[in-house]
Amino acid sequence: MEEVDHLAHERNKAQFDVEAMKIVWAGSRHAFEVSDRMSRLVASDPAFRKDNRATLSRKELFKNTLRKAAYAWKRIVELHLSEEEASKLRFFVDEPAYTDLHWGMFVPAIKGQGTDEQHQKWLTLAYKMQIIGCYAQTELGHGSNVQGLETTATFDPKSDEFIIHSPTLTSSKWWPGGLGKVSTHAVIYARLIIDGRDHGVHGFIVQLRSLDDHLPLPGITIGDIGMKFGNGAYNTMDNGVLQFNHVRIPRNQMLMRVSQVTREGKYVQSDVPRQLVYGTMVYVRQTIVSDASSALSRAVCVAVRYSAVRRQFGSQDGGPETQVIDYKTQQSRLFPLLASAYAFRFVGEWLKWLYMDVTKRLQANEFSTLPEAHACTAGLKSLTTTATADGIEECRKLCGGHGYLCSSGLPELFAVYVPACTYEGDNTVLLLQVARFLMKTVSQLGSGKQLVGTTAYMQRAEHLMQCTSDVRSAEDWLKPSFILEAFEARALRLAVTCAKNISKAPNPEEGFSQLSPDLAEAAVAHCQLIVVSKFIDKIQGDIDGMGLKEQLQALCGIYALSLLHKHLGEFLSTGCITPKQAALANEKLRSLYAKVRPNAVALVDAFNYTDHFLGSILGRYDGNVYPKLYEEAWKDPLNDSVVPDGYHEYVRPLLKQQLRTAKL
Ligand SMILES: CCC/C=C/C(=O)SCCNC(=O)CCNC(=O)[C@H](O)C(C)(C)COP(=O)([O-])OP(=O)([O-])OC[C@H]1O[C@@H](n2cnc3c(N)ncnc32)[C@H](O)[C@@H]1OP(=O)([O-])[O-]
Ligand SMILES: Cc1cc2nc3c(=O)[nH]c(=O)nc-3n(C[C@H](O)[C@H](O)[C@H](O)COP(=O)(O)OP(=O)(O)OC[C@H]3O[C@@H](n4cnc5c(N)ncnc54)[C@H](O)[C@@H]3O)c2cc1C
Repeated sequence: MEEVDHLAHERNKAQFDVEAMKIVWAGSRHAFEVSDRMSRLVASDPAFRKDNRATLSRKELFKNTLRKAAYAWKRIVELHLSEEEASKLRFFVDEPAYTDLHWGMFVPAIKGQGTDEQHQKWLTLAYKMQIIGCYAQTELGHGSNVQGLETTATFDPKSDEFIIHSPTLTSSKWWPGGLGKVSTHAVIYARLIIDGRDHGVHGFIVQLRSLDDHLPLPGITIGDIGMKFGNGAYNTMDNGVLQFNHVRIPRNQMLMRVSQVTREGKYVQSDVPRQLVYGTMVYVRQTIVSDASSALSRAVCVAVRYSAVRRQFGSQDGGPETQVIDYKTQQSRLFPLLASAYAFRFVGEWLKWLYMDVTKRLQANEFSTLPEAHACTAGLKSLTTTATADGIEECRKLCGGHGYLCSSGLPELFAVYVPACTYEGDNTVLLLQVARFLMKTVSQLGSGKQLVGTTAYMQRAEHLMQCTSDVRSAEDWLKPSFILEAFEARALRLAVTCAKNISKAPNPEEGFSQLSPDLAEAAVAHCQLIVVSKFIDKIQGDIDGMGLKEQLQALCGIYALSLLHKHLGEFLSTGCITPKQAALANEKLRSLYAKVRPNAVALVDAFNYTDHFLGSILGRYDGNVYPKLYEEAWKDPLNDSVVPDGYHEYVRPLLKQQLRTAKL
């Protein structure tokens, strides 16, 4: 039977080259080709089916994940996939699994903090999956405060070993993914104790389970921490608990790139900064920013397509009702999210570059850009995950009642995504890290120190502290220089106000603590400026393809001006813009929504998501929503029988009783 494209009329309206936009979204033709090939490979293989996750019990769900992960590895080996291809394949399998932590944290922790010898031994095993590892930092009592971890690694000079121990209940490792049921090894973070002296938190490679029968090694207690938020969702992951009872490991299993312990028990600090112990978190936070654009774009793709299919009210002379995407309120909620998905994609690309740049410099023992890399990864991780989690939930509401069905794909996406606001650093804790960096930078203003990177704008403090915007027409708000000046002035003024208020406190720490809500807002303003400026940089670079620049300019305008509208209080109270200019920004925003409207479906098609990956009936490429929703409902296990299990025990007696009462 010929397939009908119910969204064809929308696709025909597009004013740009969708195929060219797919390349821009992917980052390069090569990245597009890899991604396209891997997504089709997964979508066409029934072994990667995922539509039944919400109805499986935890045990069935988990076993199914183990099967998929093993099968994915088999395919990776059979097809000789490169690291890039393998990682894309896992991405499209779209199921949190122990492999995420093995490849995403265990391997990077050894790479970043291990010596060449340690690489040789451990990475060789890990690359072949002859050992499976996780990243065990967080404890029951402490997650955010890494310095507060309690697990100890005491050096025993007699045996040349460390003794790993959990001295208290609160020192139990708690949360690490892959730990609960699968990992054979872990990178453990513990306090290094030598001769009674505490040298702070360091990383150690510890074997947890036997490679023969998978039983925990002597002295190790280990298990899963239990069901998490949402059916299916993140419950495919075995987040675990782990206690050590004086477990011995050889000295050479301490990760020794940053500091070493000699055979004699001497602690030696290399000339690399101690903060490199936190390096894996910097790496992962950077990847989380790109992941945010993937998760948000996925939700937006569903909401845009469905908003074009769904009709409510407005029928004229018995004609069709209005597509809900044509309601201005729908556009004002949906299009800023569409724009954010693109914005996060481009800032993610830039952050990847920044991370690679800092890594190269570190290898050459050049550490000056590390604080900025930390501030950018922490701040952008916080900003993009908060916006994405909120955005997925907004997309669910944008789909009305049907968005609440698991078959819309949105409830599961939200449940899987929302812990990103907590893991790899609670989002507020991370904003306060950015705020510390900003306060340091503000304190250097006027000292003659050249400010570079994302704080370079502060160099123009004299101008930015007193300028008022020159915007005179709605059209002016499309000029990058006006947008940038407004965002720079707002960010700087918020930061400087915080610094002034801190200086009035009895001491800086007390001031920082009192001002922390304002500091978090200043950090958000700085991070939003980074996203806006990287979007502008992207558009000003080489972009080929019919109509692409116009669409991206419109989206960039929507991203910036919708933020301006949302945070209007800050822009007005800091005096960066006037109420009249705010009204002009709103006028421009409305016209940008109208510009994006005919292109909306094509702009989400450019994400190139298969129906398998989207996992949403509402977001189907062909827009054939109603027959498929109807069909799907009948597949629910509750519909296996006409009369439900439990009727005879619990419903019939009630009805009979009512019959008796009625007779009376
Ligand atoms: C798929 C999901 C998997 C999930 C996995 C996980 O969740 S894994 C678990 C994830 N867990 C978390 O994410 C836990 C979150 N918590 C943390 O990361 C830390 O405890 C902290 C950063 C909050 C505080 O750190 P602290 O107590 O050391 O105190 P402090 O603030 O005074 O900083 C001292 C100095 O270090 C600097 N600096 C700090 N971090 C970095 C860095 N990464 N790089 C470079 N530098 C960094 C900082 O700027 C400061 O520099 P200054 O001013 O002296 O020049
Ligand atoms: C799904 C999931 C997977 C995870 N995977 C791993 C893993 O693989 N490995 C691993 O080691 N860990 C993992 N974690 C743990 C995770 O990294 C921590 O939960 C996270 O760092 C937050 O720490 P916390 O739980 O201690 O939060 P808390 O610090 O207890 O936060 C509670 C509240 O206190 C606030 N707060 C805390 N400190 C401050 C402060 N200084 N100023 C102001 N407010 C503050 C926070 O904002 C938050 O509102 C995972 C967590 C989850 C949810």
